[in-house]
Formats: sequence, structure tokens, C-alpha cells
Amino acid sequence: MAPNPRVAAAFRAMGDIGISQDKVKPVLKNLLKLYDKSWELIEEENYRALADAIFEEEETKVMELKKKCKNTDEEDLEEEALTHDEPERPLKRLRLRGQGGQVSPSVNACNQSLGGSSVKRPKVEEDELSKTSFRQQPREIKETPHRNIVNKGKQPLLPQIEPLGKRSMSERAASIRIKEPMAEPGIASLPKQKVPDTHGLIKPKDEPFTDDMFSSDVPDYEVPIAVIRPDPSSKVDSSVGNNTVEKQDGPEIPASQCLGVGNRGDDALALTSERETNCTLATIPEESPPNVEIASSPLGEVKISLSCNSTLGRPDFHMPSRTEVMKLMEDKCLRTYKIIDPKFSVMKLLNDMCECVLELGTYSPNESQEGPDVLERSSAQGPLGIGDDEETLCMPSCTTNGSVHVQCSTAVDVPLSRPMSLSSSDLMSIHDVNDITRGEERDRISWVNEINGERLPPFKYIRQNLVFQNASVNFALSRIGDEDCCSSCLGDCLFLSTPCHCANETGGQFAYAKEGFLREEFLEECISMTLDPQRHQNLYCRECPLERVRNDVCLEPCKGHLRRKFIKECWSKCGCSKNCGNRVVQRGITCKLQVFCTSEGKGWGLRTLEDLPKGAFVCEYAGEILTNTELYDRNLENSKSGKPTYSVLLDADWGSGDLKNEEALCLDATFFGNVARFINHRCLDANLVEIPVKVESPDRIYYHLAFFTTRVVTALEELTWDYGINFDDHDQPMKAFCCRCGSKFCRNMKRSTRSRSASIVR
Ligand SMILES: C[S@@+](CC[C@H](N)C(=O)[O-])C[C@H]1O[C@@H](n2cnc3c(N)ncnc32)[C@H](O)[C@@H]1O
Repeated sequence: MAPNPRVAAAFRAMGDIGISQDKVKPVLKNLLKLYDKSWELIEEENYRALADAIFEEEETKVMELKKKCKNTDEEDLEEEALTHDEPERPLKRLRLRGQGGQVSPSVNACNQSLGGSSVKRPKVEEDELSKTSFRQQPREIKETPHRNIVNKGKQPLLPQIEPLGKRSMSERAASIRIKEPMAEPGIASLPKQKVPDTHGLIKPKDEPFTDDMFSSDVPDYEVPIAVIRPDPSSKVDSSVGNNTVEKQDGPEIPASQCLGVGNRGDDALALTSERETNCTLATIPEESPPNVEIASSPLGEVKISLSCNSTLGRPDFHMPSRTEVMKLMEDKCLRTYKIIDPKFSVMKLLNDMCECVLELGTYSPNESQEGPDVLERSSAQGPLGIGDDEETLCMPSCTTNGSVHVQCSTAVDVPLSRPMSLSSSDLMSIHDVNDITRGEERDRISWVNEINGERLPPFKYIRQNLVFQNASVNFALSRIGDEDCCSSCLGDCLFLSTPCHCANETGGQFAYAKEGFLREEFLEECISMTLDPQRHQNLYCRECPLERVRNDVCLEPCKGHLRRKFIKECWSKCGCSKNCGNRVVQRGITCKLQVFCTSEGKGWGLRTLEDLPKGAFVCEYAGEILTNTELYDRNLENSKSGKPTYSVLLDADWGSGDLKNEEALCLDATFFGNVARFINHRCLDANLVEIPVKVESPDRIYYHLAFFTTRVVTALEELTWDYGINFDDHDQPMKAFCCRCGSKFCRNMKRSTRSRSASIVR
């Protein structure tokens, strides 16, 4: 395998300016292994062009530094000659081999001077060194640098793919071979420049980096690659040489956030000066080694998480902003890369890592059929900022036990591997973080997870109900008689002195007020029916479809269905305007909503991002229209999955007549649904109430189930509705969940014998 130019160049750069290789190696080993995967994708030619361009630009500064190092070089060479029996530093050894035993004096001298303890320091002022610390001498790259990093001298880093199921995600990430070149913006197009031969110094390229370059006891990818380290004594200037941190756009960064890159907490990356090295080495809790985790969700999201426990015992610690962390990481820890790639950023690094894993892990023919591994993740508490980068989420966070995490995940919805259970249509259902509706709704609906690494499970977002197969839903215009519409109306029906036919359903008054919200009186009635069903007459079927589907022969008596108030909206056959105030639900969602991961263990939930007045329409429950029989069959298949259920009975009129099988309908949002599928249950004092709405169908067999606020709901409040579950009724199609609604009226805790029909099927 060809040598890796990035590794070579990074080492050359550090060597040239005298950075201790001992300190850097263990860190770079891990960083490079990850980053190189993406770097490898860049064509060799382009790399050279880029490197040449950068090197030339930096030449003058490097030469200046070299002059200053000159004296030291000579001394060091003498010293080296005297002490050549001593074990060589790995880099030096590499160079010696690569140069047939010829060592570049200047490079070697400077290299040893800063980091080495057994050799002299260069005669360079620290400040000056800081200024030039990462300048690199131009050089000619005559041969392709090696790319084959070898682990422990035995195992190649990029072996052939093994079956997925047998290995952890991290192992897979480390071992899958890159298949296709990937262009990197801004790099591929750089013109190639010729670099004078006079500067050709070293070619650390002919040999693979072997075990002796890195600590040998470090397994691939199971070691930390980055850590945020505390520094008890000083604040560190990210621009080097200054012990204070300048405020960026956030609060001052305390000393505890002195950043470094390390390996298992026992080494640190000393990239700039010894002062910084001391800082990064200061107080590393031994019991909490930093760690890197590569994980994927079942849908293929890749997360690379860098973590350490550096805040342990630091009560003064506060979580820095994402910008602060990123800036410090870039400035302090990783500027080596900036020499080679001026566009380098930590975000880019992390994103590249993620994308490499994605690239490497996608649709590999050798992968097993099992889903991708998901590594154990620590659940971060406290708010996580979402990256402003469209493609990457980078989230520094802090747990209560003091761990600091920098987590990066791909927001691009590419599955890591194709689990057997995901069909191509499933893959189509993977959700954009910015808009789960894929443009179906007027406004975007985003999803966030501030709790753990889970991603939104797949489903296909639909705005309106769809018939699955046998449901008897007939939208024929001819079915709507004159009494069921207002064909002679004009404009806005709410402004009529005498309400039109469409208000008949609601007792001759429209359900909506002119402001667009439900009339208080109507709303209160609906709420009261939900809160106290005993006061309102339940409907009982002679032959309940729920019982009939269970047992055709001997039917159990109907347990009753809550009688509900309907809304009838004006529709296409009406003469009024599309903007008529009696058309609310059919216009769709108009408030700003967000799907989020709940902290109470209820899974995903829905919240509003803006204050909502009482009686405001939020959304309807959209899903596949199934017959009760079809739902029963589906549930039989899924009953033991323990997954959330998303089906709702359209039973608001059951009991008023005998229903045929194809008329007993329900909505199932498991596979096709809208945002309402995320609304969780709350016993009794939910902030939403569901109301049946007739739009295009004159009867009550099929209707829309619409959610309205029961009170003022403030921004970021979770939206909930009372599913009407009787937690004591075990004779139900699916097992009831353990309610975590948190309501003081929770029926699951009190085990009340409240006898409401279960309108949501569990
Ligand atoms: C319509 S889904 C709601 C969205 C769901 N939380 C999710 O993650 O997709 C209904 C399911 O959510 C969960 N759920 C809803 N309300 C809950 C509550 N109060 N306590 C616990 N789990 C709840 C149950 O698993 C239930 O089957």
C-alpha cells in the first residue's frame, strides 16, 4: 500500500521545528489513522500540489528559523555522533533509514531540542519559536510517501473487511478499506507547483510507520484520540506564548479548559511550546482516561465522540461554548494539520472521520446481515448545542460526573450499512434533521436529540391520511348533499350573520372563532368529555369491531366508546373562499413544532417552538387508514416488539350503528404518518385535546383527528394528549406502556378504574 503523505508531512513539519515526537506520536497515531482515511481519498497529485504550494509560501519563515537553529544543529550532530549507541527516537530512526543513514542536521537538531530531555534545547527564543512553530520547509516529494501504517508491526491498519457482526464499530471503522476516491473541495483544483530541489531534505516515505513510532500497547481505535484537559494553573492563549485566553464570543474560558490531545491520559501533544505541554500535562485524572467512541445508529448515523473526565474535582468548571472548544482544539492541538491543509478545522476533521466511516461502511458486500454495532454511549446531560454546520453536528457537552465530550455526528442521512429489515422505501424514510416532513408541510419540522445518540426511527412522512387497502373511505363529491355543504356561500363563512349548513354539526354555531381558534365554549365541552367521560354518555356497539376481530364466535360485550363532538369544516363543494375561517384543519400545520427526545424515558415527543394560544389547531393525526381487522393483523406481528405504537381508533361514532369490518377504521402512523405520531400521552391534564373533524366525508365513519390546545402552551413545552388508556385493562390488543407522563393525575400510578375507552390502540 502506498505511504500516507499526510502522516509523512505532519511528522516532517513537527520534526523541522523541533517538536517532541515522543509526545506527539501516540496522539497522532490515532488522529491520523482516522483522518488519513479521508486524506487517502485525495489524489496523490493534488496532495503534492497543495503541499508544494504551502511549503513554498512558508519557506522564508522556515529558513529564518533554521538559521537560528543552525548552531544547535551542529552541536547536536556532534552529540549524536558521540551517543549513537543510544536508542534512536522512532522518527529519527525512520529518517535515518529513509535517508540511507543521512540525517538532516538542522531538522534533527531542532526536532530533538524542544521535546527531548536528553539533548540540548535549540538556541531559539520560545516566543520566536512559537511564532514559527509550525512552519515547514519546502521539500521535494520525489516518491509517493508511504500510506501503510502498520499496527504493532504486524497488523495493517486497513485490512480487508470482516463480517460486521463480529466486530465493534470502532474495529470496523479501523479496518474497512476505502474503495472510492473522494474529492475534497478546495484541494483538488490547486495547481501543481515545482519546488526547488535545494530544499529536498528528507523523504520519510519509503517505509511504513511501524510500531516503534507509536506506543505498542495501544489497540487501534480503542484508545482516546483527543481529550480536553484541565490546567489548574494557567489560562492558555490559543495563539501561543500568552497565558491568557482572550474572550471570543463567549465567556472567558477557565484554566480547566486548557485543551490538548492525548493518549490514554498519559501523554500529551506538545505542539507549540513546553509551556503548553506543561499545561496539557497538568492534571490528568488517571482514573478517567480520555476516550474516542465511534458509533453508529441502526440507521447508519456515525458519531465520533471524544471524551474525558477532566472536570472531575473541579467545581468551578463550566461548560464552554461549542465555538470556544472548537477554537481551542484547532489552535492548540491540531495546527500541525493546518500546515498541510489550510482549510483544516476540527469540525472538518470530525466530519471527515464520520464520513469516512460512512463511506467505508456503506453497502459493503462483505458485511454481515446484522445491523451495525452501536457502541455504548454515555448519556450527556445538560444542554447540547447543535452545530451550525449544515452537515455536521458537533456538540461539546458535560455530564454530571464531569466528563467532557466533543461529539460529532453526521447529519447527512446515509445509512452505514443496510440492515436487512430496511427496505429501499425504509431508506427513503430517513429523516433530515432540519425537516422531517421533506417539504410536505408548510413549515419545516426539525428533530433534535439532547439526551442520547438515538436518531429518529424511519417512517415515511405524509401530510394527509392514505388508505392502506380495505378501508371504506369514499370521497365522492356526489356523496355530499346540499345539507352537508354551503355551495351558495361566498368569502368567509365565519362572518355570516346566520351560520351556514356547515355549522349544523356544531349546533348551528361554528366551532371556530373569527381569530382562528376554537370557540371557548366548544373547546371546554370537548375537554370536559375527555376529562370526565362518565358524565357524557358512552356509545356501546351491539357487535364491537374490537371484540369481533378477536373472536368471531363468542363476542365479549363492547366496552364502550367515548362519544365525541365533531367539527364540520367547509370544503371544496362549498362556495366560500379557501381562506374561509371554517377551514382550519385542512390548511395544515401553521405553528412551529419540533420533534425531540424526551428526558423522562417516553422516547420521542413533540414540542412547540412558539407560544400557542388556547384553542389553537396544532396538527391532525395522519397515518394509514386501516380497517380494524388490518390493524389487528399488524399488531399480532408486532405485539412483542416492545416498540412504541402509533395507531388510533376512529371510534368516535362506533356504537351508533352496526359497522361492517371495512368501516371500522383506524389510523396507523407506524410506517406512514405525520408529526402527530410523536405526541406522547399525558393522563388527564394534557395540553392537547383530540377532536374529530369532518372535511370531505359527510359521515362519521372516516374523519380527521385534529389536536387543539386546551390552554395556553408556552414555547418549548411538550405537547401531549390523553390517549384515554385504561391502564387496568389488560385485555387489549397491545401491552400498555408504563406511563411516565408525570401528571399528578396519572392513571397508571393510581390504578384508577376509570372506564374510558382506549382510543389509542396499544
Ligand atoms: C404515539 S407514540 C408517541 C411517540 C413515541 N414516544 C416515540 O418515541 O415515537 C406512543 C408511544 O410512546 C410511548 N409513550 C407515550 N406516552 C408515554 C408516556 N406518558 N409514558 C411512557 N411512554 C409513553 C409509548 O411507547 C407509546 O406506545
